[in-house]
Amino acid sequence: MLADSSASTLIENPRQFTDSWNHVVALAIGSNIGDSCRNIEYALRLLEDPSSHLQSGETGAPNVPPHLVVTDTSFMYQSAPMYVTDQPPFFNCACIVETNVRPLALLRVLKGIEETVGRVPSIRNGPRAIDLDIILYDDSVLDTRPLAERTTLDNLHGQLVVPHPRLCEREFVLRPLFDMIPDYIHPVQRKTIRALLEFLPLSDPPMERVIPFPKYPSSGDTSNKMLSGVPSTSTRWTYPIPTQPAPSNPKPRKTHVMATLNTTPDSFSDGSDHTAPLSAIAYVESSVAAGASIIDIGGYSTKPGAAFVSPEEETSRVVPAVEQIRGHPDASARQVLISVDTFRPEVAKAAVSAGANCINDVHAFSGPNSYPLNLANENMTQMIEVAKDLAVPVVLMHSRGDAGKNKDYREYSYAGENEAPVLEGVKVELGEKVEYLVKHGIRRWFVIVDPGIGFSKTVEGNLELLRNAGRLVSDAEIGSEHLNTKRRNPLFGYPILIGASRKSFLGEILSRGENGRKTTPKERGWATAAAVACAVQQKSLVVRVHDTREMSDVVQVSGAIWS
Ligand SMILES: Nc1ncnc2c1ncn2[C@@H]1O[C@H](COP(=O)(O)OP(=O)(O)OP(=O)(O)O)[C@@H](O)[C@H]1O
Ligand SMILES: Nc1nc2c(c(=O)[nH]1)N=C(CO)CN2
Repeated sequence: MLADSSASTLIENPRQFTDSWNHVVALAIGSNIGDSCRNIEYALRLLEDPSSHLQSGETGAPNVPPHLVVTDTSFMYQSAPMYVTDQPPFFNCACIVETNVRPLALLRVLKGIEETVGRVPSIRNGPRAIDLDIILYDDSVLDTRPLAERTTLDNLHGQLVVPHPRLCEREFVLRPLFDMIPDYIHPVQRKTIRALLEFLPLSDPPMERVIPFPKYPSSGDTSNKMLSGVPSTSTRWTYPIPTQPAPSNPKPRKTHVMATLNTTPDSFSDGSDHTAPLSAIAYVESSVAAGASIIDIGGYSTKPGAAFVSPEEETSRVVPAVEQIRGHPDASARQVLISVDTFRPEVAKAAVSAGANCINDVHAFSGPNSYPLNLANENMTQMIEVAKDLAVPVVLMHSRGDAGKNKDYREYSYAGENEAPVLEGVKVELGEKVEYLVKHGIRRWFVIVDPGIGFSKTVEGNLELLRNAGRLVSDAEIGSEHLNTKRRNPLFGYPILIGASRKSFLGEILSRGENGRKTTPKERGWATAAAVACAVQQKSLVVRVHDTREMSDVVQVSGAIWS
């Protein structure tokens, strides 16, 4: 197993490698030609079907079919080309797989996939559609080269060396590994991945994280053809790696504005303002003109006590709005990113197929009835299937069923004054879902986390979350020393979305004190501005708002102050 590297052995002839059926392997993936993010997704899908690139019997025992499961993925990175610098930037990531395929057979699988995805011979370290390397294989130390030829790295062709012989000099491999297995000890160097990464000088320009958004609908223009079911890329967002020291010449940090389009007659904040198609389109046009990066379309209000809406009704509200945007005569409106705000797999599927590029789920896939949490419920399984199949980014929000209930976080009071209990509760509870999803097929690079302002939190709880939003994803450990539950923050490093716009906790604050006044949601624009400024200061990647023109201004000025 990868986690325990105490028993490394040098295996000179990996053909004899038959000791176990369940090997744990780390693979590195890179691409800098064509639609790189699509190439990477395509390679991962081929990888999970190794039989298509293997002869029978190559698993190590007769009559045992090869199997390979991707059990973890890193974030996706953009990195400056190393070695041959005169080529486009690379997209790099890594994954952990569990497999019964032996090392040399696995190398053959990877070479076959490289060819299928479109890799053609090029100069050494030159541009490529896809590159798949075996970085670690259990704790094994493998080298197929004759002893006399192990003094150089110029003779690797057709051979296998594991751990990958250039691992320790490559930030573009160590950093993705650090996302998944920071404490793995390199079986030769006897250092953790964390230590190896710390030892490396940081690349210049620094690596950045990437969120690729796929292009839907997938029919239409020829540049947008599906590649064996894998969508092409519409847009990529990049953002700085949170824990990296600021470079000497930093790029301004961008906070994306998500415009909220409710196609519900009973939404809490804008009622039925946008149920009429013309008003919805006017809102989209003005939001795009104001600089919104993404339009979030919802067809089922999440406010406490909202009327039940059937999946068919929800779909019939959302899909026409998506289609209208995608059919808009103006290119900037037609091409804007769209997320669908739903917890239902069938609605998500219909909306993305019609043109949405992202799923925004207030229940983080676990469905409206899963508090206390039941991870392997039907909603979760189906949402994973839809999101994985469509290869879309997902906003995963913390909630506890009904937004107005379950506000007690005392079980996390062990976190004490320094780590407030609501913040700790969100890390633990949302973290559990996020970890489960990433282990069950949702790529880490697609996940945006949302603390769920206004969902099952008191006013003070919401404020605690807002003012500490950055700590939600910090590298400080979670859990209690006393209860022996200390561990890495499962939300470490994820990008954040904050949705505080017009919410009732703002109204409650405005009603306090001598000059307090009652407000309707639409009268909370200035209050929202304060929360948005805080979200920017806390380095959120996205703010979900209603008043896009005004909040874009707030984002721009707070960004200039704090980025
Ligand atoms: N751990 C390993 N993973 C992948 N290939 C390996 C490994 N060890 C040795 N090789 C050999 O390296 C050769 C070159 O691989 P490839 O064409 O991917 O090179 P590259 O991408 O230019 O360099 P690198 O693999 O260092 O990123 C392959 O023929 C393969 O047999
Ligand atoms: N940044 C970056 N540089 C590279 C990469 C890569 O994946 N990323 N791969 C190479 C050959 O495998 C050569 N150089």
